[in-house]
This record gives sequence, C-alpha cells and structure tokens, in this order.
Amino acid sequence: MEAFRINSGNKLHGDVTISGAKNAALPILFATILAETPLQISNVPKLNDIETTIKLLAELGAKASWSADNTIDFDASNITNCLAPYDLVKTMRASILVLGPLLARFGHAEVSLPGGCAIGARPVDLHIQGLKLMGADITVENGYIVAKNDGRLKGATIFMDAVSVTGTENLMMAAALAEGTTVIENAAREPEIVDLANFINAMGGKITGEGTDTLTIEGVESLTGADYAVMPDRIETGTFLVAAAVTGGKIRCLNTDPSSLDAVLSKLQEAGAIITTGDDWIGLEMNDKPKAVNIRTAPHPAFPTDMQAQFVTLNTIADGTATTVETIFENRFMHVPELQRMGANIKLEGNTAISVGVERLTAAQVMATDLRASASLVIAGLVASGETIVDRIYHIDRGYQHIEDKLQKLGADIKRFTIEK
Ligand SMILES: CC(=O)N[C@H]1[C@@H](OP(=O)(O)OP(=O)(O)OC[C@H]2O[C@@H](n3ccc(=O)[nH]c3=O)[C@H](O)[C@@H]2O)O[C@H](CO)[C@@H](O)[C@@H]1O
Ligand SMILES: C=C(OP(=O)(O)O)C(=O)O
Repeated sequence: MEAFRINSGNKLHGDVTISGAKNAALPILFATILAETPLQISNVPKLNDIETTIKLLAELGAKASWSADNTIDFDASNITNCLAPYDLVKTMRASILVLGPLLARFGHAEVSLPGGCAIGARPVDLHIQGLKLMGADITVENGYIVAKNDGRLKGATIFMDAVSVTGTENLMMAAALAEGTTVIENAAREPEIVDLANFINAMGGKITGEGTDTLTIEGVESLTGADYAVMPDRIETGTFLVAAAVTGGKIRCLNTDPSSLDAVLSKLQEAGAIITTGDDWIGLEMNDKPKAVNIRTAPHPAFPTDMQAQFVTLNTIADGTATTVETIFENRFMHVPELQRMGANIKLEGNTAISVGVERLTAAQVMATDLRASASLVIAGLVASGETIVDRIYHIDRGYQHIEDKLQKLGADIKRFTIEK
C-alpha cells in the first residue's frame, strides 16, 4: 500500500497549476451518455475516480479514451447495456450519476445502490423521488435501483427537501431529454452545477437558472456532441492555499477561478493571509502565524464541507480558539483523532470541533480515512516537527492529480513510497 513520507520545515513558495475539477468532470463525463454523436472533454483531471468513470462508461458500451493529456474522446452512440454493477459503484459513489442519463435516453437503468461511506450514510432518496415525479417506475431489487420508463420522461415540478449536489445533477440530466418543462426548486447552486448546465446547453439543452436555487429545464428530443473544457478545481485550489498559509508561504494558484472560492478566500483573509487575484489566478502570502477562524459548512455559496478538514488543520496551529461546525455530513471529522495523535488540541462535541491552537504539531504515522481528511493530514505533515507518514493515500488519489509532484515543486519535502504491511 502506498503512503507519503513528509518532512516539515519548508515554506511553500512558487506557482502551482490547478487541474480540472473532479466534482465537475464526473457529472460532465456521465452527461456524455446523453449525446448521440461523439464529443471531446478537456481539462479532465487524471484521477482514480475518472478512471473508474471511464471503466463504467466502457461497461455500458460507450467509448471513452484519453486522446491527449487531460482530454477524453467520447462516443455514446452505441450504448448497449444499462447496468452499473456493484463492483464499480462501490469504489465511487458518484457512479449514481449514470441513473438520470441512462433512464432519460434509454428508458431503463439498473444501478447498484452506493451505500454509505466514511463521511456519512449519504442516501439517494432525493434522486429517486425526483425521477419518480418525472414518471419513472423505480424499485429497489437485490441492492440495485431498477428504473424504467415507457417513452420519454415527463417534465415535472420538483421541490428538493434538502440541497443535494449530485441529486440536482441527476435530475438536470434526466430532465434535459424529458418531454416538457421541469422546474427544480431548492436546487444546489454549486459552481459545478453551473458547469454541468453549461455543458448540457452546449450539447443543445435548454437549462436556465443555473447558479440559483430554481432551475428550469426545457426538455429537448436529442442532444449532440459538443467539445467542452471542465472548470478548474476550487477544492484543490483551496487545499494548496491552506497548505501555503500554514507553512507561512507565498504561492500563486494558476488556471483557477477566484469567483468560485469567495467563502474560502474570506476565511483565509480572516486568518491573516494576504490574498490577491487575477482573472484566472489567486495569490496568497502569509507573513505571520495564522489566526484561528470559526467555520460553519453549508451548501454553496456558504463555506464548502470539502474544505472543512483542511481548515481544521489550519486551526490546530493557529493563534486562538475556533469552532468548526459540520452541517452537511454526520461523520466528517475522522481526521480529528489522527490530528490529536499529532499533538492537536481539539475537542469534538457532536457536529462541532473546538480547537485551541498549539505551538507545534509533532510528526506521527497517521491514516487517511477519506479524501479531504487525507489532504488535511498531508498539510499537517508540512508543519509537524519530525517525519510524518500518511498511510492509505489511495483516498487522496481519488481527488488530487499528482499532489506530491505539485507540493514538491512548491518546495515541500514529500515522497510517495510503498509501505510494507
Ligand atoms: C461527486 C460530488 O460532487 N461530490 C460532492 C457532492 O456529494 P453529494 O452530491 O453526494 O452530496 P449531497 O449534496 O447529495 O449531500 C448533501 C446532504 O444531503 C443528504 N442527501 C443527499 C441526497 C439524497 O438523496 N438524500 C439526502 O439526504 C446527504 O446525506 C448530505 O447530508 O456534494 C457534497 C456536498 O457539497 C460534497 O461534499 C461532495 O464532494
Ligand atoms: C466527498 C467528496 O467526494 P465524493 O462525493 O466523490 O465522495 C469530495 O470530493 O470531497
């Protein structure tokens, strides 16, 4: 099993190029199922989750192959199979995103229920309810969602009880080919929703309201190929900015979108960072020890849950006391016990972590439990005295393209190695 060995002491310095966004690339790759002619998607990050998606699309009979660095060619004209098997779905929850497009285009989909994961139970009831409102007949049989529809789905007004990102995406993709107009109320407003809407519209779809909580989707009879570039990864950007802030460094993130990171940048400024921005870059300079900042996660445009773990690490070495409240996932503090093993002073009370900054973290062997928890432990390793080992980094490879290469270029002492078990 692979792990990282990290030695602290170096302030991050220089430029880092941000990859395409995992959480935009995944729905966009699944939306290619809707297209009747070939197309090309660029700025796709090289990640384990993307490889899983390519495998899943191939399993359905679609062609998906890398044609250049970060570019994938697709042809979904010959899909023959509408079954997403457990073996693939269990490794990546976002596989649930095949449900809407398969059902909309072929009137049939069988998708393994994804089940819970480290950060929470993560049900998909809102995806199913919305599709039922569009006329689909859906049952759960032997751990699979079996969805059928005679002819096209029907446009409907759908109020989502909770804000769900992939739920909104599944329903948008289904509604794109439905007969009539669908209105999704209490829709997610994340930038990745806007990116998916832009892609579907580029294929000939008719979606308006993206980026607001009411989406209107006028269904069309067919969608055709369009070349599209995935938006930059706002969470990767935020992760590098926090890493630079905790080391007292000075970096610029290139090929990114400052407007997708308002809440994160404002928290970094509150922590004492000097932030500068251009159209497609963000600079950060940190000259003092960070000040502790209170965080409360909530759907966009509020503070993203995918940046919570990284800020918990920042608070461990900051001046002062801070509370971090996680309101999206019920079990997203798995990094806390590992950070405590590195000397962090954090108390957990339900969905709140109360941290008192310490002078220095101390290195330890720690275990990554999920994607962003892994990132928070890598950041901790950059400032802990001694040599930190972060084990089980397959989690981090789901969401960060060559994170160690990018950190090394910024001056970090981090190496990947195989840990003997
Ligand atoms: C691939 C992808 O884009 N993943 C992101 C997506 O996950 P994902 O789309 O899975 O997260 P959701 O937005 O759906 O989850 C938000 C909350 O709604 C609940 N819920 C969701 C669906 C449902 O049918 N029923 C229900 O109760 C969830 O358990 C959770 O408590 O948004 C999360 C919240 O910003 C991010 O952390 C993930 O990185
Ligand atoms: C939780 C995340 O991803 P996923 O929904 O794919 O598990 C994430 O990107 O932080």
